[in-house]
Amino acid sequence: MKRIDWNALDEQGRSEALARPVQSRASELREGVSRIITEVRVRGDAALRELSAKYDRCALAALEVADDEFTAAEASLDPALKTAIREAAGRIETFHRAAALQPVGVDTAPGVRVECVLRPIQRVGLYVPAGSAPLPSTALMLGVPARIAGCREVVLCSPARADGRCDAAVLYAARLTGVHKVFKLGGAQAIAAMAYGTASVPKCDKLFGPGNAWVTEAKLQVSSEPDGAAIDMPAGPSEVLVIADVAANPAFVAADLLSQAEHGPDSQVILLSDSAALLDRVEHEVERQCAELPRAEIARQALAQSRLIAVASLAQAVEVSNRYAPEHLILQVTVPRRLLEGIACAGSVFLGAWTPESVGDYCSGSNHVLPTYGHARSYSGVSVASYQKQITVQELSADGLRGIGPCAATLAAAEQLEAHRRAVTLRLAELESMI
Ligand SMILES: NC(=O)c1ccc[n+]([C@@H]2O[C@H](COP(=O)([O-])OP(=O)(O)OC[C@H]3O[C@@H](n4cnc5c(N)ncnc54)[C@H](O)[C@@H]3O)[C@@H](O)[C@H]2O)c1
Ligand SMILES: N[C@H](CO)Cc1c[nH]c[nH+]1
Ligand SMILES: [Zn+2]
Repeated sequence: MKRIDWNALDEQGRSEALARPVQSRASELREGVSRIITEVRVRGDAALRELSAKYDRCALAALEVADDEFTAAEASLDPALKTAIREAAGRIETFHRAAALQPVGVDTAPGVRVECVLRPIQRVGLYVPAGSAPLPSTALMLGVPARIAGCREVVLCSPARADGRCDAAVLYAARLTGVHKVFKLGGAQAIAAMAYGTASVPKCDKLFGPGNAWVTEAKLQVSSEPDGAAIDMPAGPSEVLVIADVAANPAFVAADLLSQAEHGPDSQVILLSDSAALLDRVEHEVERQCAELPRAEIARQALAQSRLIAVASLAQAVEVSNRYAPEHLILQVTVPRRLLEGIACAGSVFLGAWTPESVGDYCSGSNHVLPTYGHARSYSGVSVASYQKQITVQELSADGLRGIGPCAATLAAAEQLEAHRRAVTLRLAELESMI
């Protein structure tokens, strides 16, 4: 990890210190994804089979997972894993139900009722990554809020292995959350299939879920086409920023950094501390712990684009963190809640020594599908609201219109929209004549 002194940097140096790993093949990636999307739009299922053979090295007969495959998947799983999946699903459900929006109704003036009602998005498409590691936890994070929202049809895509099967735990988690159809599809082709529909895959209104650069680029492309699909957010390579003070446990901090570094070579992890001694200890611990990891090679590549940054104070650490807008922010400081108030931009925050980021990934109950790459400045993580539309409703009595009609008429006149004005004044005149 590169060691940096924040206060020795000029403005450009600071921007470089917080730069995400450059998507250096950006134009190549854009064009490659665009070609895949066109292939799927034009040739549908045939293209999906060819692309799966090319990128996932699997020969698919049926694209959809059949009932007996779900049954076999469930039977093959360790009972302890099934229990953990159900336990996690229960807590995710508890939190997401509690955090769900409620319908609202208010009288904004006598006789003027304004409401907000919630309606589920009808057909949604979920993407569960499985390239480098299958993520059944992501199936829970996406499937549970979709079920709470009441979406009519929930479709899920996850890449198949070379034997043409999806990961058994992903299938178990998908079925547990009530997903209606699962397809053995990955990458940009899965996103294209759900956005535009094929003979096998239903066209979805909105797509959800994280993924690698191809998946994220495909989501961005289909969301910019009028006949494509809406998306939850750009959720790309995982990242974490830790703020730690001198009292933090260096082994805990190192483990948290490595937990996100092991996701992929394009992950990025950052430590900010006002203590040079803590930075030294964590640097040493990261080396020591990394060597023991099965995914050490992947983590090392992520660490090569990661940073240990010395700051003057914890207040400055908060400023730097807000500027970076991390997907995950861990506050391993003596009184973490004291810093929380200053946090303006982060996907999810983890307070104190006993809150590893991994619990948010799996089972505290919060959602792990979160904005990356600085998008936490303007996006939030997935929630029940992500699967809903908020529709406003208004109803006026005659007295209500008498009361607020003149206001509307004045504004319409100022905007020189005569038909708008008359829609009000006509009624006001009618009310006058009825007296
Ligand atoms: N931000 C979040 O909330 C969040 C949550 C979980 C995971 N993640 C991230 O999701 C990502 C998962 O990535 P992954 O690769 O393991 O799985 P993935 O399922 O996203 O990608 C695998 C697919 O990529 C496609 N692909 C691979 N190489 C390709 C190529 N050269 N050209 C075209 N397509 C190609 C293949 O079709 C394959 O099916 C990781 O970066 C992880 O950090 C993010
Ligand atoms: N940390 C990932 C989100 O960036 C989510 C995840 C799933 N499994 C393990 N981790
Ligand atoms: Zn993770």
